[in-house]
Parts: sequence; C-alpha cells; structure tokens
Amino acid sequence: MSPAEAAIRVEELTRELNEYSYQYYVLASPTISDYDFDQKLKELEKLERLFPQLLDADSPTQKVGGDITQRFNTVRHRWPMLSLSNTYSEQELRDFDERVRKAIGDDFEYVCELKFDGLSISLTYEQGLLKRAVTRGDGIQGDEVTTNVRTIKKIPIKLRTNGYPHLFEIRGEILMHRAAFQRLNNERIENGELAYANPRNFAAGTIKLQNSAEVARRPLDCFLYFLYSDNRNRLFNNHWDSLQAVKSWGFHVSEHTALCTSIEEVFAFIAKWEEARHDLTYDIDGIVIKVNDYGQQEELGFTAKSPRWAISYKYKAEQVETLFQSVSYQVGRTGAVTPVANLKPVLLAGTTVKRASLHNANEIERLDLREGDTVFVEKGGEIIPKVMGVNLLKRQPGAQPILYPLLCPVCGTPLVRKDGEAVHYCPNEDGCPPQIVGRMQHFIGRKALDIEGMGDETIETFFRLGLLHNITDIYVLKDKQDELIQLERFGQKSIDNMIAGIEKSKEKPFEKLLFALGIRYVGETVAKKLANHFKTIDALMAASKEEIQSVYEIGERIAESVTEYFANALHREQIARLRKHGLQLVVEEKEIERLGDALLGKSFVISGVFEQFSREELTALIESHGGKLLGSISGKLDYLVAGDKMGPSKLAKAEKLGIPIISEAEFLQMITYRR
Ligand SMILES: NC(=O)c1ccc[n+]([C@@H]2O[C@H](COP(=O)([O-])OP(=O)(O)OC[C@H]3O[C@@H](n4cnc5c(N)ncnc54)[C@H](O)[C@@H]3O)[C@@H](O)[C@H]2O)c1
Ligand SMILES: [Zn+2]
Repeated sequence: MSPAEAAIRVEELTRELNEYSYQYYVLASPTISDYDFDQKLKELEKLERLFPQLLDADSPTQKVGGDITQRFNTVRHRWPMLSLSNTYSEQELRDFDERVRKAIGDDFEYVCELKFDGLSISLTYEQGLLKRAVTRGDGIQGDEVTTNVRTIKKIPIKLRTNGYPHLFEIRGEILMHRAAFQRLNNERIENGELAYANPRNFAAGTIKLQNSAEVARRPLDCFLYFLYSDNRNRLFNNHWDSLQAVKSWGFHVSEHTALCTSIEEVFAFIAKWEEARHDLTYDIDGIVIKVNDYGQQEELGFTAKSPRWAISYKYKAEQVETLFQSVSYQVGRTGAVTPVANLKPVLLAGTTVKRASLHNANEIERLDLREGDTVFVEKGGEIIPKVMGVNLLKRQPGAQPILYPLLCPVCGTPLVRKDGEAVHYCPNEDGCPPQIVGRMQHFIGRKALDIEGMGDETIETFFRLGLLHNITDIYVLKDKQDELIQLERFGQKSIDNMIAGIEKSKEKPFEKLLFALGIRYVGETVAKKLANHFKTIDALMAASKEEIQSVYEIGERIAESVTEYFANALHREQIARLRKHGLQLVVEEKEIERLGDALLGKSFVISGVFEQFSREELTALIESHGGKLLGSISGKLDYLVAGDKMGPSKLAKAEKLGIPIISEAEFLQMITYRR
C-alpha cells in the first residue's frame, strides 16, 4: 500500500469508527458488531504503525471511547479511567504473554476475571462513606452520578468493618441481570416506550437518568474489580490481595476469579467460561487477564489508552448463517409495526431459532436485505436474536429488495411514520383488530385495571364473537350473561368471577384508569403525574397542549399524544360511557400527604443539581406543602429553584421575565420558617 493509499484508508477508518462510537456510546444503538468494530480498529492501528506520519493525537486508537453529558457535574478522574486492549485470538494472547515476559521475566502471576458487560463506575470513599460516583466518560473526566448510584443496593453507602484507607477509590462495573432486563423491557414495550437492545444499554441508560426514584425502581448490580489509593502499595503487594480485602470491607467482588501461574491456566479459564457464561444470570463479553503484582504492573506501564499489564480476551458473539425466508409484519397495541424475519430453523447457543428481529424499515434498508438471502444471525442480550448482516457471496443474481409495506398488513390502512421516528404506525387505532384487542388486553392488565377472572384469551374470544368492540363494552357484559353461558368452557362460576372482577375495577384510582386507556407514551409514571396535576379527567381533556407540557417532566411528544387522543370524538364518547358506568375519573383527595400550606398557590420550576436533596425529593417537598410544579419557565411562574449546573437558557429566561431565582437553602427556609 502506498502512503497516499494508506492516508485515504486511515481517514476512512477514522470517520467510520467515530460514527460507530457515537452510535454505540451516545445513541446506545450500535449498528455493527463489536467484533467488526474491533477489527477495523486493529486495521487502523496497523496502518498507524506502518505509516507513523499518519498518526493523529485525536485518532480513535488513542482515545478512550465514551460520552460526557451536560446534564451532570463533570468530574476529573484522579487516576485516568482507561480502556483495556483486547483480542479475540489465542495467538494474540500468547503474544501478550511474550511481551510481558520480555519486560518482567518469568516470575509472575495473572489474575483472571470475568469481563462484565456493563458500564464502568468509579466510587470514592472518605472515612468509609460513599462520597462520589463518576462514570468513565472520556477517561479523563466523567459524569457525577452519585445520587443515582446511591440507589444500588449492592454498593455500600457506609462501610461496616475497619482497615480501609481514609480515602480511596474503587472501580467496578454496573450491570443489570438478564431477568430484570427482560421484565422491565417488556414493561416498556407494553407501555409503548422504546425498548433497550440489551442489558448493558439498559444499565447505562438508567445511570444517566435525571430521576433517581426511577433509577431505584430498576434493579442494578455492581461488581468491583480495582482499588486505588495513595498508599495502596503499603497496604497490599498485589491485586489479588486487594480483592480479598475489599470483599471483607463489604464490596461485591465476583467469586469467579482465579490466580494463574501460566498462560495455559489462563486458556483453561477462558475455555471454561466460554461455555459456563450461559449459566450466569448476567452477560459477560470475555475474560480480563491482569498481571497480579503491583510492582510489576508499574514496570509494564501504560499506553495512551490502556494498561500494558492487562488485556481482555473477548468471546465472539455466537453467530450462525441461515436462509432468510420472509418478513412478517406484526401490529402491536399501539399500532407500531414490527418486522420480523422468518428463517430456516437453525441451532444457535443451545436453542433453535426460527425468527429474528429486524427492528424497523431503516434496519432492513441498512442490511440491504433481498429475497432469498442468506443471513448472519446473532444472539445478544435480546429476547429474540437479531439479523446482523447478509452473506453477499450467497446472494442470488437479480434478487429483489424487500419493500416495506405501504398498508397495514391487517386492516389495509396506509401506514404513517412521524418525522424523526424509525417506526411505522397503523393510524387506524379504533378499527385495526390487533390494536383494539391489544388495547383491551392492556386495559384489564395487572398494572392497569387488573380485572380478575378475565384474561388475554377471553378478550380475544369475545372480540371474535362480537361481544366486545371496545373497552366500554366490558362494563355491559353483565347484561349478556345469557349469551356468555352458551360459550364452551365458560361455566356460571367463571362468569360470576369475571363479573365480580369487572365491578371491582370501577373502584381503581383515576391514575390507573388513565394508564389503562393506553394513550401512546402515557406509561404508568406519566399517568400518575398527569392525574396528580389535573386531578380530573375533565380538566385534562380541556387542557391545551401547552398546559399539559407545562407539567413537570412532561414533554411535547406526550402532550401532543394526549391532546390528540382526547380530540377524537370516539374517545370522548368512551369516556362519557365509562363515567356512566361509575369508573373513577377524578383523583381522590388525600393522595398527596400534606405537611403544610406554606407554598399554597405558589408555582415552582426546579433546575440543576442540588446538594441536600434530589430533584425528586424537592418535587415531593413542594407538593406536600401545597405548591405546584411547572415544566417550563413562563410569566406565570413564581419561583425558580436553581441548583448547580443549571442550563444557561433557563437562567436567562427567568432573569428576563423577572422571576425570583432562589437557592436550595432559600427554598428550605420558605417551608421551615412559615410552618
Ligand atoms: N459495536 C460498535 O459500534 C462499537 C462502538 C464502539 C465500541 N464498541 C466496543 O466497545 C469496545 C470499547 O469499549 P471499552 O473501551 O469499554 O473497552 P472494553 O469494553 O473492551 O474493555 C474495557 C472495559 O471493560 C470493563 N470491565 C469489565 N469487567 C472488568 C474487569 N473484571 N476488570 C477490568 N475491567 C472490566 C471496564 O468497564 C472497562 O472500562 C470496543 O473494543 C468495541 O468492542 C463497539
Ligand atoms: Zn391496521
């Protein structure tokens, strides 16, 4: 390759790798496998070695990938948080072992650990108390997410034993177990929210939420694997001993760790976990191998991006090739259309795979999927496997591209796609059978009106027989008992049960009903916020988009969806009928526990990061003292409670409108002094 050719290739690889990293770290939706990403990175490294004049300080080979958001305090790491060099091959691992031997001789040990597939976190403890938690960010500085990390039960807030240094930093990986991932992701799908692709993305997305109460609701775990402190070398000689010690201080350290004296033992560890990893309840993507002795680690040192005394051996995600047969388009409760590839059955990671997800039209286009193609299928943390690519060598000449349907595959209505969204929807929400059935199933579901004695199948059967056309029909079933008793497998006892369940659902609180309606983007939490703010369905129905959007943490997308829903005459008529049947359309008083009236009639916006309270806690304080929270700054606002790192535009707006800007302490005085 000539230097000119190399320069072109280096530029091309740099551009591609930067784009993939952005998709991976910032958008949390990778479009290339880790293996392919790492191969491209290695190709770039090689070119930079061959043509050193092409090496740029800003190259992806020199930087730790990651993102820093503007939403948190940015904190500089005392010790840089580096990446690890990685390999997928036995030979490269032997080369690593050779390099280590050359530098420090033959007398050393390795510690082998699992490579947890989560996000790294740095925790600082002072006097045995958790002071600060910071994400890796770009390796030099990261986001301070202490409030969120404090909700993780496996991370001690206060250490119980003695013997730890006065000040130390400990690093580890935050992750979500697969079972929790599937449960919470299914909930999101049911609520019409965007699903996460895998447990790692879910964990990373959770740690960066602004709402710590929501973080606490999502179970996260954390394994610790690095100790740093100024006097570390006086306390321990090596990494292994430090791991045993931090375990006794109360940290969660993996039990699947081994001390190895030869590279052959390392290979045995790798081979064991290649199989055994499927039995773990969380994902790992490889093994980390670290030189044990601290003195030897120092001798080996670091590159710009990673320590020379450690390496990760990554497992290639299991991939198989099979024939793609057709695409099925499934219509969900919210009208979202999901394309699924039907495949020639094939064995993958212990299960037979017949179908694989294609996500949306963009994905089909990206894959350039054609009829009769042979595809690569991979199993990630996802519920169903994913089509990763097409084997172009096996493409039939003249194969036709897959065209996304223009019409709903069930009801024939032209599909729509909103600006900026990847997903197609069938807009015929009140006439498209899977949407009607799905909405009724959602209505009776456990988290909605929780109607006992009625299940998904009952709904389907009743819909098919013409006994139910929409949710309001559920409340007239009691007048149709003569018809019901004729049905097969439906005795008097189950009818009685069901009718009792339906009657009981009339007492469910307004927020449950609001959630049960299945308005797009109105999940449980949003329903609760809207109910608490507007108090009655009439107030909500009369509210403008702007008024809805002014509710704390309610965005434009939700506001638009709610106003659209209630603008529909059919929906208004359904509400009228539900009212006639006696369902709860107002918030029962007493729902907000009142601590005082000091803030009665006053409205607040809170912005930024606070010292003593989380934003959630401040919200609760305002509401329990009779105050109201607004979502945005307007002339009607009484106070802006400003914390650290408040957005400059908010500040400017409040100043322009002459709205009093108060600190956390000033706010607290408002409620203590007047009580
Ligand atoms: N598919 C894509 O589009 C895409 C894009 C960018 C990056 N990536 C992937 O991400 C990798 C880069 O990410 P990275 O810098 O986080 O590297 P990495 O994930 O390969 O390894 C470093 C990380 O491993 C983690 N880790 C887990 N268990 C550990 C243990 N026991 N000891 C020490 N560390 C442990 C730490 O968080 C550490 O930061 C790339 O090599 C690539 O595979 C993929
Ligand atoms: Zn339809």
